[in-house]
Amino acid sequence: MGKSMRVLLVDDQLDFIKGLARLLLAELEDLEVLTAVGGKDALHLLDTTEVHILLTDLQMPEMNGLQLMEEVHRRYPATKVIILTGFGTIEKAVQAVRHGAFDFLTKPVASEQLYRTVRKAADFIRLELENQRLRQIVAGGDKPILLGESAAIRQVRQSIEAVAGSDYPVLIQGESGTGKELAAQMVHRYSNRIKKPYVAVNCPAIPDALLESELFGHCRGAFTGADRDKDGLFFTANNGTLHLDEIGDISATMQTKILRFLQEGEIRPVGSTKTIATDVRIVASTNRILDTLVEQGNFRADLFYRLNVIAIHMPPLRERSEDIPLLAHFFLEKTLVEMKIAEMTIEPEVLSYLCTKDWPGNVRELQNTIRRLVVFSGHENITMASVQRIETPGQPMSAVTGELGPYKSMKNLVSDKFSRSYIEQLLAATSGNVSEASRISGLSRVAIQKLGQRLGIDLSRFR
Ligand SMILES: Nc1ncnc2c1ncn2[C@@H]1O[C@H](COP(=O)(O)OP(=O)(O)OP(=O)(O)O)[C@@H](O)[C@H]1O
Repeated sequence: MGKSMRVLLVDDQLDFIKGLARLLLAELEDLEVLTAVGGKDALHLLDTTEVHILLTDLQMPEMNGLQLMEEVHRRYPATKVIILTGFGTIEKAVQAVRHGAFDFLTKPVASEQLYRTVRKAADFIRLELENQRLRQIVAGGDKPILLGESAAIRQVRQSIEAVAGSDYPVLIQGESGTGKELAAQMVHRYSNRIKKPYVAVNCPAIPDALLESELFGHCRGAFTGADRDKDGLFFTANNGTLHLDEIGDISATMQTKILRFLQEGEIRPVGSTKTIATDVRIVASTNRILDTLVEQGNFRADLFYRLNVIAIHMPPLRERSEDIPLLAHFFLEKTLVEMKIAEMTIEPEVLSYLCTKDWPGNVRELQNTIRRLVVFSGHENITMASVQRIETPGQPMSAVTGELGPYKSMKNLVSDKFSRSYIEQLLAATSGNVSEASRISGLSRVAIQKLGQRLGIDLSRFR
């Protein structure tokens, strides 16, 4: 059952609760079972011991099950109460559920029913605890954390912690949306450079002609329009970390200049004759397979070897689907904060369904899906009906659900569908050549990159 749960059984007949305790212990691992004879005894025990689930008989002398439940809810609101009731008093048990009991069981208790109900309560508590933890993370601000409990993501976290202390370059490879940017931020955060700048550059987003001056700075008069000296990002990141994102897409000239920095630790602003020593830790990342680019002659082998001193591979989401429920809850909490919605949950079937999907756009695509699900669920819980709402292609929402969502959300949904299909066709037609795609579409290279990113389209898939 995962995390250990403590259950307290309360009845006025000691033999009966002893029997129940034996049943529970025989079937459910990770369960600690305590017993109390009557309500007063139970409250006394609760004073000193945290109990997750309380199973109480309804009819007891002195303090009945309902009174006990009320008192427990008042003092320990997180404890789930299950009511045990004889056949003649089901009405009362139903009433108890209306007043906040988690569930009820009828006597004589069928063992399967008992296991199912206790398991359900334990799962529910775990979910609540998990949500609480995620809320704290979300409220904790912008600290980058690569969430996930799969062996693959744990390995990534361990590698990051192990390499963060050194000054060697780090190369992070992985498909689009797998968390490379987040991993780069973590490398910085765990390093001794934490108090110094972290600067990230999306290399292909800056036109080739400007990238050199952007990174290394320039002197006044270095080119038309350079009317004053300008520091580059290497300078800004001095003593800190410079994250070169999409390094696989930089030109041969820029590859040479970055190699020179890695070899000599110096930069030379455009138009200057002097070099400047800088202490910058490079974290490079790419969604392209760099050794293939090297084999094809499109990436300098010597730069690749320099960068590849420490390599981190970000696993695609489809290879660690066990992380999906946790990530889904995390993004749900984040979206609720963004949209100022108090409470909303995802039904277990939806989580199971999300685990079966391929996620070509990886974690970013999952995040976008959760956002859409929240929008299209109104303020209701996310169910399979919500999934159908966002997944039925080409149909107006009203035809799918008989309901209308907010105009803006509906319009965005249709517009996203169009953009996705357009960008995918464009990239397929140009074999992922962003410059060519930019020429045909009239969109800037940056706009194409950004659209792809937002819609969870992995541009490298088309190359
Ligand atoms: N393990 C994770 N835990 C929490 N959030 C994650 C995780 N992985 C990714 N994310 C989130 O998913 C989104 C995409 O991640 P990120 O930008 O780091 O991916 P990327 O690999 O750099 O993508 P690209 O190659 O397209 O730039 C971000 O909002 C990021 O915070």
